[in-house]
Amino acid sequence: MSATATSASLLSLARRARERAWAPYSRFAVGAVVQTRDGRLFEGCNVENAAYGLCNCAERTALFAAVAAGCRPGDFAALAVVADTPGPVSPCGACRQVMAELCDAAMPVLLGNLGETHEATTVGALLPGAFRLPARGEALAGAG
Ligand SMILES: O=c1ccn([C@H]2C[C@H](O)[C@@H](CO)O2)c(=O)[nH]1
Ligand SMILES: [Zn+2]
Repeated sequence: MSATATSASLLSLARRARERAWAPYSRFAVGAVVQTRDGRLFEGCNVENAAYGLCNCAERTALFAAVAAGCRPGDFAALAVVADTPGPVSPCGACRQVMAELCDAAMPVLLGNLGETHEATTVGALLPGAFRLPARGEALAGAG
């Protein structure tokens, strides 16, 4: 399958996942799909709550579903996200940090909307200088 066909199908799966969003507070529905290197697909939508701080974005729903199914860093190949935005949707900082932990910096991220518009970027471009814990020995030395 060509790269273009893969991108188009990931964006269309993300649009389908978006229809399952639970977003009664913001009324802003988002859909995502993450593809693993071995070809599995995990879809996600945003899930809101009356306690607003508990709202979970579509991107994290998809990535957490994959982790819950046993996926680990190194297993992910691509992520697509869509929302009803004029241009490509822009993932929030929390999702960028989660992507940075679970996905390779070079992993493609497709950002789309409900139309033809989309942009291809990477996890590393979305969050340069992502926070990471120091190696265990360094953390212990720093704690003195
Ligand atoms: O990239 C994004 C941006 C926002 N949201 C969700 C969070 C919240 O439910 C709603 C409004 O911010 O959209 C996502 O799922 N992904
Ligand atoms: Zn987010």
